[in-house]
Parts: sequence; structure tokens; C-alpha cells
Amino acid sequence: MTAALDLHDVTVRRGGTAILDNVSWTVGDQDRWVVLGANGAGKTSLLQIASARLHPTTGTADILGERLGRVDVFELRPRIGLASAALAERIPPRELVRDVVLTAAYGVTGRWRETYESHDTDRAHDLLRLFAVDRLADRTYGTLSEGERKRVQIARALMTDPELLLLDEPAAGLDLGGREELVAALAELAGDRRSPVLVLVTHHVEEIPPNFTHGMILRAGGVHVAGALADVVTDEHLSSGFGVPLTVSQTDGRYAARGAR
Ligand SMILES: Nc1ncnc2c1ncn2[C@@H]1O[C@H](COP(=O)(O)OP(=O)(O)OP(=O)(O)O)[C@@H](O)[C@H]1O
Repeated sequence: MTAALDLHDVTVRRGGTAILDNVSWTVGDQDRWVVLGANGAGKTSLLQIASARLHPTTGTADILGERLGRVDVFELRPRIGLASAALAERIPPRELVRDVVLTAAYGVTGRWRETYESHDTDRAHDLLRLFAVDRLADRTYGTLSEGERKRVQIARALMTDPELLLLDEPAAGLDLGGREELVAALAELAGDRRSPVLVLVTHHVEEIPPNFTHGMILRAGGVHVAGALADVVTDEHLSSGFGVPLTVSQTDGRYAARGAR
């Protein structure tokens, strides 16, 4: 099977600095990856490459079997779902929640005069139900809580039935209840073999849903460590990756970290 992502020595330079530095990374077609790293480590830049929104300065990036630089990115992008704060900012606050999801079928935000097939409207409703926000379908996006918005954003990212789903800090700004609901929904998604390949960027090991399989810690633009999740989320790797002494614990498939004494 073709890897969902295959990056070889990817470097991205901006103003003389390597914001990604010789990153090599292979994501298999059933993988569920978590990408961790301190502020500025390069996580968002990595997702920009993985979502065909940024090209490497040097190195090669194959996404869903297509090489960046050779493929028409406008054909590739609909095969990739992305939920990020930058994309969320483009959603008009007055848009109905059902349309926030539905308009992804056309790759637009803001419904205009498009007509949608009934299978599109059915799919949008099913996705809202999957994330337990179907009761909000007739509300405007701007009236939702942050947690409700996050779930609507992920439903939108799934609308095109992508082969790869990239989630950039989906739990940022959520309260404890909202975070736990989101983690549970993502655990369910990750546990379903029909789901797309998943890559979740987060700062906090508490946000890693059960059923995720692999982990990477980025440090200063480079891969600090990558591999099976349990081998990556350790005292040693987190401490060196974040530059502070940390102790990690694991209970029922969930991780927690605190400063080591
Ligand atoms: N266009 C740019 N020009 C110059 N520097 C950039 C540019 N884009 C990103 N950077 C820098 O690259 C580094 C990596 O940024 P990136 O947003 O990928 O990190 P991150 O790990 O997602 O950080 P955070 O956790 O704070 O969101 C940062 O130091 C950032 O300032």
C-alpha cells in the first residue's frame, strides 16, 4: 500500500532559518499519529506541508502517492481534510452550522447559490451527529461555544470523505468537559478502520485520544523522536523534547504529564 505521507529530508527555510530541518517521516495507510512539540517547534509548518499548502525548500514530500511540486495541488487538497485555527477564522459567524459543513463539498466557506445533492445534505447531517452537534444544525456558527465550534470544524474537514485528516490543536481553548468530549469522539474515529489516516497536532499529552498508534516529537524544526506511541511518550523523550524534566503516566490508554520533582 502507498504511504499516506512520505517525507524525505524536508527542509523549509524562512529568512535564513530552517523552520523545518531535514524532516523524514512516513505515515502508513492505517496510522493515527500524534505530533507533539514546544511552541515554535514546527508542528503547524509540518501540517502545512502535509496538507499541500506549503512546499519544501529542499527534500521531497509525497502525499497520498503524489509528489508535491509535480501534482496539481487543487486536485490533491480535496483528498485531505484539515481543521486548523487559521481555517476556522474564515468561517462566517452568520453561517448556519449545517452550511458550515455542507459548503466543504465545494471547498468554500460561506454559502452562496450552490445547490447541493441530497446525499451531501445527508452526509453533513451524519457528520454533525457523529460529533454530537446535530441539534445545533440550524444555529449560526457565531453563536456556538468554542467546544461546539471545534466539533463542527472537524465534521467540516470530514465532509469530502478525505483519505487523510489533519487536526491542528483541536482541543486548544476547550474547557475540561469539552476536551474530554472531543477526545472521546476522536478516539472513536481513530478506532474505526474506515476512518481516514489521522494526524493530530497537540501541545499536551492529556489530549492524545486512545486508539492513536504513533507519535512524533518535533524540536527546533527537526524530528526529535518518532515511532510507536508508547515508545515516544516517555519521561526521557518528553523531557528532552520540551526541555524541562517531565514525568509521564498512562492509565486506560490516556497519558498525563507533570514536572518531575
Ligand atoms: N513565514 C514565516 N517566516 C518566518 N518564520 C516563520 C514563518 N512561518 C513560521 N515561522 C517560524 O517557524 C517556527 C515554527 O512555526 P510553527 O508555527 O510551525 O510552530 P508550531 O510548532 O506550530 O508552534 P506553536 O506550538 O506555537 O503553534 C516558528 O519559530 C515561527 O516563528
